[in-house]
This record gives sequence, C-alpha cells and structure tokens, in this order.
Amino acid sequence: MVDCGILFSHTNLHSVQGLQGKKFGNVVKLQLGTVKCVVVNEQKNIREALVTRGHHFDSRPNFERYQRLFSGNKENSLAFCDWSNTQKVRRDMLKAYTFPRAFTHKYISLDNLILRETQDLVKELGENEIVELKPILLKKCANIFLNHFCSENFDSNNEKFTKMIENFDEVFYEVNQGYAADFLPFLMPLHKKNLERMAAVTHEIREFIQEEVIKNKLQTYSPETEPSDYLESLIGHVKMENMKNDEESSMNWEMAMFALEDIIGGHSAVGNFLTKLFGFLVCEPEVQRKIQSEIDSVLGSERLVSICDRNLLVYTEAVIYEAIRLIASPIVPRVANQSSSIDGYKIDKGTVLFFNNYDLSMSKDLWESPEKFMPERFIKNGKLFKPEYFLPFGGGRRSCMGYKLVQLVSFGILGTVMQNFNLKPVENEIYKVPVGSLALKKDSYKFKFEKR
Ligand code: HEM
Repeated sequence: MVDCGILFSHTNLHSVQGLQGKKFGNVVKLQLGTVKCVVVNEQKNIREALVTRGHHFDSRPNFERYQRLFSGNKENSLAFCDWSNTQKVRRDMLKAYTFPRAFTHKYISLDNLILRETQDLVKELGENEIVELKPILLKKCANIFLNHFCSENFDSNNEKFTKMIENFDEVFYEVNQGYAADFLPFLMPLHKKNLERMAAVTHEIREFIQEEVIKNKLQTYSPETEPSDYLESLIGHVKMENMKNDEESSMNWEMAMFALEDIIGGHSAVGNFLTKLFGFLVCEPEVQRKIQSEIDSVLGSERLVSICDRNLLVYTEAVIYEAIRLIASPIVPRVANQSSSIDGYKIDKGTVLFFNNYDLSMSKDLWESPEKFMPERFIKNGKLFKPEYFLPFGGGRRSCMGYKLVQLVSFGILGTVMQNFNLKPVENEIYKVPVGSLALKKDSYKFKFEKR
C-alpha cells in the first residue's frame, strides 16, 4: 500500500515513479486506495504498453472527477473515454484538421491564420514595456483554433471571448491535477466546492460555443455543400447518424458538442506550453541569439516566419522539442481492458497504468546534462532528430491528437516573436518553470519584449 498523498501532484508521482523503477524493477505494482495500479518504467516497456499491446491498454481511468466534468459521462470526453467505435469515429473525423498534410489547402489556410495572429501579437507586444504574456498567447491560440476548426474569429477585447478563454484555462488546470480522491472516493466531498465551480465554468463554455460559434452555422448548414471546417463535418455527421436507429448511432449531438469543445480547448494546452517555453527562453539569451541568427540567415528580417519554413529552421524546431522534454508532462494514464502482460509481468484487467515519462525525459542515462536547456541534442547532421525514447505525446491508438498543431502553432509564434524581439526578464520576477504538468496557474510570468 502506497500513501495516496503522493497523488496530490503529478510531480511527486513522477519522483516516486523514478524511485520505483530504479529500486524495484520495470513494472511496479501498487495499490492506491481501492485501485490496482502499475508504474511502467523504461522505453521498451512503455512502448509495449502503448503500442505493441496498445489494444490491451486503451481504456482510461474511471475517476469520479472525470465523470462529473463531462456531464456525468466520461465517454463524452475525447481524452478520458475508453476505446470504442465512437472514439475511432471521433479520431478519424478529426485527423484531416489536426494533422493537415503539408502544403494542402488546409495547411496553407492554417499557415495564413497563424501569420495573421502572430502579426497581431507582434503589434501588441510592441505597444507595452512589460507584458503578462499568458492571457495574450491564449487569445491568439484560441483564435487560431476557433478559425481552423469552426471558421470563427473574435476581437481581443470581446468580453465573452475573454471569459471563455479564462474558463477553458481553468478546466485545463483542473484536468491536469492529480487528487487522492481519484483513488479514495470517500474523499470526494472535500472537492465538492471545486467541482461545483467546474460545473459552472463548463456550463459557461457550452453557452458560448452554442451561442457564438454554432448557432449561425446550424442555420446556414446545407448537406449539399462540402463541409468547409470541422464544425460543419460534425453537424453533417450527427444529422446522418440521427437518421439511423439509436443502437447503430455512433455519435449524438451531446457527444459532438463535447468533441468540439475538447478540441477547441486544445488552445489552452498550446498557450500554457508556449508560456513555459518563453519562461525557459528568458533565462537563455544564447538560445535566443541562435534562433534569431537562424531566422535572419534563412529569412532575413523582412520575410515573415511561415510554417512552410519548418524544414529550414531546424534549431527553432529543436527549441520546441527541448521545452517539451524539460516540462516532462505525464502520459495520460491508461487502463487494462483485459488481463495481459508487460515485460512478462501479469497485469489484471482494470489495472491503472502510469508511465514513467519523467525518467524518459530526464534520465542521465538517456540525455547528456538532462537538466540543461540544450536544443542541439535534437539535431543530427543538420536535421531534426527525435530519439525513440522521446515519447511526450504517448503512442499507439490513444496517442495525442494535437501534437502536430502544437508543433505548427508553437513554431509560428516562437519564430515570429524571436524575429522581432529580444526577450528580457522583468526585475524581481522569478522564472522557475514548474515541471511534471503542462498547466500553469492563471497568473504567470511577466516579460519585457525589446524590439530588435
Ligand atoms: C505540448 C502540448 C501537449 C502535450 C505534451 C500532449 C500530450 C498528450 C499525451 C501524453 C496524451 C496521451 C497519449 C497516450 O495515452 O498515449 C495526449 C492525449 C490527447 N491529446 Fe494531447 N498533448 C498536448 C497538446 C494537445 C493539443 C493542443 C490537443 C488538441 C488539439 C491535444 C489533444 C489530445 C487528445 C484529444 C488526446 C486524447 C487522445 C485519445 O485518448 O484518444 N493535445 N496528449
């Protein structure tokens, strides 16, 4: 029996996982409250669980908290549902938008969106001496996501839009926390107030999406024309499913709404990630200089940074990988849907699997000076190089749906900011970037942006 206090934070869970790996072996069994768990250590075993035997371990934990966050049914959620035909359909429908193929129409239109928002960002950063960056980044990312998936766009000063972003950010923070109550349900009453607050926040998000994003589209939707965005694809899909009888139907309108909100909510992940990335960079003037000299030599000071330039700006790309590595956020836990094994160890059906991603990202055996910010470790023979043990987005059929968007949007924003500014610390501000979770508290760092 392990003290459930360790689950109060993912960071603590990581350090426990690391210890377990070194002391007790590659697959460590734990009993957390009433729940059987294992911690999977080492790349070979993590890959076995995620990919080779991924179909044995493709459910997600059944935490009461997740049920409550998704209207009493965690199957509404893209990330916390168990594997099902509906999830396969949801993932297949999203692919064209989350993984746009290079130089296709969707890719170029995403490029244009990123260009527009980044030029706006440059204007905004140039107007203020000291900037609280996170809310600005969240707005730019939200507009990129809303435009890309739903062809909607909002003015930065729109109060409802601002509130929607704050709400998404709160939910994002909440789902990234680990609580003892997840394993000891009798502690749930301690979270009553917080869960009531989350219910109000998710309700507000739903109202915004319904009123400001979907309403018009529903009125103008025509089944005769090709869907122009993900929202239209969803509407068309649900209308078709409604014509089937209920048992055959793979998605109702309620589920489609959650699928839409979940994916739009991806902007919070990117905004939080970028804020952390800039938190690292402000302490690394030499890395900033190297990004700038790469951009200057390839693009000069006039040509705007475009996602089509990614292959040419290898160092800039490597900076994104390095920030993701150092944040070492956990792989969302999985659950065994059947009795199986990992590395020859028997795993019972229903066991929750935690993956020691912290060790994969920070082990001294895998990385030289792992605590240092060294983007060069991701470059080999002048090309971007991703070691096979670098698995920040998980793997197999439950792998991250948003990783390409993370890379594309982060590239556009990082490149454009560095092309235009030197990032400087603000006096007395502490830039200690928390590791072990992507989510940052609402109030985060202030920065100075000095025009180049
Ligand atoms: C730096 C940012 C991000 C990181 C590090 C990250 C990481 C992860 C990881 C580790 C998983 C679990 C994978 C597994 O179980 O094998 C995951 C799942 C997921 N991610 Fe991300 N993610 C990020 C951003 C995003 C964004 C921007 C989106 C949306 C556009 C997104 C959408 C999803 C979804 C939908 C899932 C669940 C997929 C499923 O269970 O079928 N993620 N992510």
